[in-house]
Amino acid sequence: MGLFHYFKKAKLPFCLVIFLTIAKAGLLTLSGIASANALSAVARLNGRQFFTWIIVMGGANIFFALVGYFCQLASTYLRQDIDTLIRNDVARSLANSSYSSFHRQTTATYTSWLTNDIQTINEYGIGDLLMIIQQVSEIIMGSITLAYFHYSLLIVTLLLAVIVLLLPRFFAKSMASRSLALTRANERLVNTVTDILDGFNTLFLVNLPHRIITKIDHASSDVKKHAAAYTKAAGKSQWLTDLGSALSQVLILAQSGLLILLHLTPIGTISGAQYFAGIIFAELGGISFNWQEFKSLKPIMNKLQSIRQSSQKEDNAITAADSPSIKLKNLSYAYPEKDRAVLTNITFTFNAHQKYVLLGDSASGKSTLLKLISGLLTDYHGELFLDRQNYCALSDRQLHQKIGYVEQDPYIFNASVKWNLTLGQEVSTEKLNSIIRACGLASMIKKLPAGLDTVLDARGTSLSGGQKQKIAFARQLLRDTPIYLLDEATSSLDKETSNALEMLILSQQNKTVIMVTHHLQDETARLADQIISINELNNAE
Ligand SMILES: Nc1ncnc2c1ncn2[C@@H]1O[C@H](COP(=O)(O)OP(=O)(O)OP(=O)(O)O)[C@@H](O)[C@H]1O
Repeated sequence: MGLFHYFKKAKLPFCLVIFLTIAKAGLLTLSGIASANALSAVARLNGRQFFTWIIVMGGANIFFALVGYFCQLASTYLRQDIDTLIRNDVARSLANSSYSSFHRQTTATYTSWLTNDIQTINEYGIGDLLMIIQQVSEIIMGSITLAYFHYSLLIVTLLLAVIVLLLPRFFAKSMASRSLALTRANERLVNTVTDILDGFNTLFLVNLPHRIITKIDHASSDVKKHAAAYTKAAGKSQWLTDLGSALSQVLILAQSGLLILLHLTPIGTISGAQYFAGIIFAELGGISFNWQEFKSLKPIMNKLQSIRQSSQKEDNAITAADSPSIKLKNLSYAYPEKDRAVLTNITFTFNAHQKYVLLGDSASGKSTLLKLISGLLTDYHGELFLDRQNYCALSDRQLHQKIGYVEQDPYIFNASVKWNLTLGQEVSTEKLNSIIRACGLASMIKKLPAGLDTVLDARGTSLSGGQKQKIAFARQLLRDTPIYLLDEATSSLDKETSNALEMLILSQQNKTVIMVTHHLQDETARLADQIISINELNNAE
């Protein structure tokens, strides 16, 4: 799907811009004809005709300026509409992408797509296409007017036009590849800036904050190098077409002089031919360059659409039981960039309503197992079942209706406490308050300036690790899925609070819980139906 798809979607502003652009070209042509006719009238010493054409010319110029203003306004609306449509499509693709396809790129890369790339599309894509429409209108009207002066002028103009249009083709490939290289460099810059600024605290504490300057300088030089490479290719293309169009104008002027000397056209032709040949060849040069620039955006459009190819599965008619079991059959997993499998040949059933504690050394694969069960990682070997339903037949949405996952380091959004708890879902005040109390969040919220409506910083920088974990726990309790996966979900809390939260979940009869912990407390152990070691699972045949 190219940029034209978006022009079709923004039909109304697009048609308005085309109409105003053609009107502008018409007024410009009228002004040129009036000027040529005024010259011919003055050569014939006909004062009445001369002043009539001067008034026509003045009127055409006034309307040209007025229509130009409205055209500018309409094209701004059109550009913004198209930017919004493209952003909406990228956001939609991201929202529909699977965990692994989303994580193929960093969030900084997506930021670059949604900002830098859309700006490039706006500048080179929309801007160029609008220019091309203007140029085509002016060329068509200019050519008709040249034919009105003398048909031979049109024939020569058409021949020269073909040559001028073909010239930039020599640079088409290098412009496209360099434009893509430039957007990649912009992505690297955004990634570097995000990464180094996120690491400010670490660098500050080791007296190395100047690393920020060197890293950003390095990434900036990279962008500069690619911007220069693109401009070089674009500049060469522009130079060649400018040269072609300037020489063509000289030829047309010479031809019209010859026609006047042979008494084939009136004297005004010299001004008309100069004026219209100037417009036609300047615009032709512009068209071929703008067209190449417009085409060089194709790789960027393809890149923005690449997320779509890995969209998730549709929901199907299958429904699992209210409290399903989870079966692992010969399950193995290796991260794509690693040779050794983290999990090998695991066969195990987590029964409904049972409480499991999963233990194991650091890096033994506990989190990986939870990510597989929660459907985050999908490129595994073996089989996973929710009740009798194979995971392959279930959509992510269906899976997440049954399975809730609380991470060790949960994400806090730059939104109100309430939004962070409910994630924008409707929840009764009664339920919300009871979960806030159960998770020990009431006193923290009471101290905040606007209570539940207090806006938290992105990533929860103003919260302690424990407070973030309490919010994540409450978030999950509000979702209330039949299966809970807890990945060291209370590791930052004091013993008493951690114990209270674990009890809250483990004491619920109708919940299936798989809990990963490094600090198994006696109370938790007592409520667990089974304590499993990941090493035992891994070695099972
Ligand atoms: N996204 C990833 N890409 C590549 N390798 C990964 C990724 N995540 C984890 N690993 C690797 O997989 C192995 C298991 O990691 P995992 O996080 O599952 O261990 P864990 O048992 O949960 O560890 P811990 O108790 O320290 O949290 C580790 O060797 C780790 O380096």
